[in-house]
Amino acid sequence: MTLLDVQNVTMKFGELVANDRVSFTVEAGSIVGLIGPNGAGKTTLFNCISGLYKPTSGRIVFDGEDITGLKPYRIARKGAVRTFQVVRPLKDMSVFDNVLVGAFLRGSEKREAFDRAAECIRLCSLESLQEKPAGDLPIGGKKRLEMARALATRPKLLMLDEVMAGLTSTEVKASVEVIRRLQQSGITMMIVEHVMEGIMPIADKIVVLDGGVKIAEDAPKNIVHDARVIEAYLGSKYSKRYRALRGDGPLG
Ligand SMILES: Nc1ncnc2c1ncn2[C@@H]1O[C@H](COP(=O)(O)OP(=O)(O)OP(=O)(O)O)[C@@H](O)[C@H]1O
Repeated sequence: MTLLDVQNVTMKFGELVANDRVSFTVEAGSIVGLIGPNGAGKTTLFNCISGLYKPTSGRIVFDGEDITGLKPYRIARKGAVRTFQVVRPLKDMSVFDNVLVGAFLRGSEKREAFDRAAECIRLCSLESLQEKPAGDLPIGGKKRLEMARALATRPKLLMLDEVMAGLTSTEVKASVEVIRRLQQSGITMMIVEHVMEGIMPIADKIVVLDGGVKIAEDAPKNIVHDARVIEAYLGSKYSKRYRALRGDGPLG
């Protein structure tokens, strides 16, 4: 079943075309990676889907409903929720309370919200950090907290914006683990990411943007062989390394 259907979305800022007739679908239960060079239009597309921007033209259908141009809070209530590149937790509040805020946003009863927060803390491997003030977390913990807060609102589609940027390779592995766990719990995800070692092993499909245009849409094992994607973004070094390491399988 298709959960998200992006149809010919164009987003212009004056003369600049940040997204140029972009179309793709996200199947329920899958993980779709959105990659491409800086300025390719990935965040703009997330902003269009989550309602921060109203696309200049095109349609976005989520869970069978046209959500094009709806306000972000209405889209979030329908179950499409995003995280931000710049993490902004409530710094003086504990990690647990930060997640609890997310759970209450969904209008849960007190008991239900506490249970939900505890479940999200567990899913995001934050148990040992839950009493700490959010501002004291290392960057990897902050990124997982951002995921837990979004998760607490019970999304159907979770859009993760660069949750692996700036992490050590151990932290990347921890995030990959968390994302796999979320998928097993039934959450569909769209992930904007520059860390290929993080996204390639877990994505069912990769969509590649370059200069606002979708230049490829395929399984990771095919994307790494795509000459256009190698030229625009991956580089031959990564592609060769990938093939040397795993042949046709994903890295990781
Ligand atoms: N609010 C805005 N007003 C004007 N131009 C914008 C705005 N937001 C984005 N842009 C422009 O749109 C283009 C796409 O930017 P966007 O941030 O979507 O790219 P990106 O693929 O997410 O890049 P990165 O990987 O660096 O985060 C860029 O040229 C950017 O300068």
